[in-house]
Amino acid sequence: MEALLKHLVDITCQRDHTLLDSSIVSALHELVGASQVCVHELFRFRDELYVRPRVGMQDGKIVAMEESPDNNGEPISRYPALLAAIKQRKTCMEEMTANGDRILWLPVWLNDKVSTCLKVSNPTPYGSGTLPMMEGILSVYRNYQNILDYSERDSLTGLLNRKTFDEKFSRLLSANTPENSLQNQEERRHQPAEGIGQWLAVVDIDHFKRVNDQFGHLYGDEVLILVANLLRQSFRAQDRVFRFGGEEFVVLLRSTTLEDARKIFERFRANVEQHDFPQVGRVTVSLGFASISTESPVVILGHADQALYYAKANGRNRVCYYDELVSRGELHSEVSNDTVEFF
Ligand SMILES: Nc1nc2c(ncn2[C@@H]2O[C@H](COP(=O)(O)OP(=O)(O)OP(=O)(O)O)[C@@H](O)[C@H]2O)c(=O)[nH]1
Repeated sequence: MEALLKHLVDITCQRDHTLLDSSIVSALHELVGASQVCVHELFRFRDELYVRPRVGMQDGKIVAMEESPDNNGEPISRYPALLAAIKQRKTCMEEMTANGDRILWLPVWLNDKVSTCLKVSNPTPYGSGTLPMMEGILSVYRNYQNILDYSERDSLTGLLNRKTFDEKFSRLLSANTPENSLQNQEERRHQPAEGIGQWLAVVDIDHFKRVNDQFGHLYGDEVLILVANLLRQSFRAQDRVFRFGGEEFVVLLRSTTLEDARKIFERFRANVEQHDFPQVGRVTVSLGFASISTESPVVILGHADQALYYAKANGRNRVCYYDELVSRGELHSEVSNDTVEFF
């Protein structure tokens, strides 16, 4: 009882999704005696449901996998027991592996939707009171996750908000240091993938004030929601999309070459241009992007922002890359005063 209360206090004092996930892994590992516990994220990508680990256990330690650049997820069809649980709207599905391990899949349902699932592995059967206890702990976890979601997301578009960007970007930068990067650990074992990098883009809707002035704020809001949807559809699950404020969005693009980053951003720009916005008609966006280097967040954001302002000043509805503008002499490599306002 004392241990259970300690874990419940631990779960409900977290202020961040990763720490919340770590606390549920720790609770189930210790209270149930599970040999492995992993929190999985379920997400839709191009009309297919995918699964990827978010926080799990390695060598007895709890580790966050979310920021690992190669954690792209797998189609849910690779997990038949989990798929069956979701199709049957179950909160628990047991599976026996070939080596006799018991796996419990525990989807976390919220308003008929499931975006998180726990996988609990154990070689021995559970006692009669264990499953109800797990379900009780999961209910507390689900309610708390809901509260955290509310504080991390923008209420209009549902995208991650500016506060979350500040936290996630700092974490991504520290995960990118040579000693911490999972990708670099991999690269030490294999040959590094040539030219692979991380990219930050700032996206701004062109002449958005005119949309509000001409059609009213309700239509302006609808344009923001539709652009947010196009952003969600245009990037992969391991990329991150934020509403930065007003009609400005930020994208973190993971593990791709400069050439591909340019193509992906260009494809998004074209998706917006080709989209038919009800009543409003045609809307375009400008995008500036920069490489996520070892520089500080202020400097990286400043680079992307300078490229965005160049795009705005030179025709709009275009994608501009900071380093290229600098090498062509169109921009100077210094942090503008505008940039400093970001933090
Ligand atoms: N409807 C709506 N409008 C918003 C929201 N947040 C900011 N805006 C409006 O967005 C507009 C931004 O206008 P500007 O910064 O002048 O930029 P712009 O008209 O997009 O022009 P360029 O960026 O230079 O292409 C302002 O009219 C804001 O009132 C919002 O949540 N909803």
